[in-house]
Amino acid sequence: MRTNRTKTTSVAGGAILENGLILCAQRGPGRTLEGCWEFPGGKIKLGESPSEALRREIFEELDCTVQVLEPVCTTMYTYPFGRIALCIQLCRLIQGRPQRSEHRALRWLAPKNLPSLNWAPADRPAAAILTAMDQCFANHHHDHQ
Ligand SMILES: Nc1nc2c([nH]c(=O)n2[C@H]2C[C@H](O)[C@@H](COP(=O)(O)OP(=O)(O)OP(=O)(O)O)O2)c(=O)[nH]1
Repeated sequence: MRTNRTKTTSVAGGAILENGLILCAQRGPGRTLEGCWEFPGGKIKLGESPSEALRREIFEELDCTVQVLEPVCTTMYTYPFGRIALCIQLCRLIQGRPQRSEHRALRWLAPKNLPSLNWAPADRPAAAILTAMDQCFANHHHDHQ
């Protein structure tokens, strides 16, 4: 298959925050970036906003519903298979619990521990920002209780 190196694929990822912890997901077998950690989500379809895409993808992949709270960052990254624009947004669960289906593993981590995982390269800036914002999430938790 011919790869098109100039096209940018837009991807939405959700940093789901609960009780001060963030949900991390490990990409499953047979997928690009197998074994790397990511924020659950997926490709944004034509006509969708990043938030709409995120709610849809998280419902499809994890069988739960999230509310999108605020953007964390957007990064551009060029992989050997193509360029992506990755939009990471902070979310919270409003219905259901994340159910693992296509991921190899799901893990809840304190923001300060995010750098301990082998993140997909495009996710590293978001993981670093979330780590730096650790103290804000402690406050955020209290706001919602
Ligand atoms: N969902 C998600 N994808 C990410 C993240 N970071 C990152 O580099 N990606 C990449 C992996 C994929 O190439 C693309 C998202 O596609 P996807 O999650 O819909 O994956 P997919 O299985 O449909 O795609 P593929 O393996 O068939 O390429 O963006 C992330 O945090 N979340």
